[in-house]
Amino acid sequence: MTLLTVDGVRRTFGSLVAVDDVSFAVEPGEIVGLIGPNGAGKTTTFNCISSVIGTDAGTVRFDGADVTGLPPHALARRGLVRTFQRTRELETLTVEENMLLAAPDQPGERAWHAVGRTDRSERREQAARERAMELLSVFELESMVDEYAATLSGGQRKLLELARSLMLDPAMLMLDEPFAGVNPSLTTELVAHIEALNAAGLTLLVIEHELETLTELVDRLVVLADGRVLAAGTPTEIMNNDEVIDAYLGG
Ligand SMILES: Nc1ncnc2c1ncn2[C@@H]1O[C@H](COP(=O)(O)OP(=O)(O)OP(=O)(O)O)[C@@H](O)[C@H]1O
Repeated sequence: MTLLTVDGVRRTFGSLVAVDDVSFAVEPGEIVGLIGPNGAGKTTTFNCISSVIGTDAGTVRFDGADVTGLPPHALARRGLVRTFQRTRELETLTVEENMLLAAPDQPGERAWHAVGRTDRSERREQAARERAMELLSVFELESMVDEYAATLSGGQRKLLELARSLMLDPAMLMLDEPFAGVNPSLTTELVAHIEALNAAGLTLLVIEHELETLTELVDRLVVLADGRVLAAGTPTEIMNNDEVIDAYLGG
């Protein structure tokens, strides 16, 4: 069964049609890239799928259910999680605190949470801490666990964002420009992490301008231009598509 189906999604801002009747699908286990020129509607499409903004028309189905308009936490509970172009880690929190904030049913630190606290919620918190440390060690951030997120490099923040999104145990991750501002060696590292996650069963939809890296990574590309789907296909098909070359890749 198709995992994600975007069907006829449209979003306007005043008279500007940012996303115009966009339809595409992602099958389980795929890595699909969403590409196109600046302003093509990639981020708006992500925002519509993840209900960061509303849609004017169209539907989004995930894992067999209509999830159009479901808020991000409800989508996350169903297994659909996204990251943002600018990382959103809280700089005044430590790396571990950032990870625990993402944990489902995070019990929180305020005093009143102690009221009526059960063994069960303590066990859940302990499990979240253990999972956070496991993920931080996968991403080689465990030595930074007590550092403030503000002290991380741009690349390390991208790794933290990825690690944090995995705290939600997604079936599908939507990554918005995961390689932007990341140096080449960390990009190679990120690609290897993404490939390993995919091999372990994670489905991915990735917005990225860094096409050389993206085309190596993805099974298929969906190309947006002026808010519409211009083409979809394998990287080889897309790189040889005359319309795509004219609109995006240049002569
Ligand atoms: N909140 C908003 N208000 C008004 N216009 C917006 C808003 N968000 C996006 N737009 C416009 O919608 C169009 C699509 O923008 P969007 O950010 O989705 O493109 P993009 O393909 O992600 O571009 P980029 O590659 O530069 O991130 C652009 O013309 C943009 O200016």
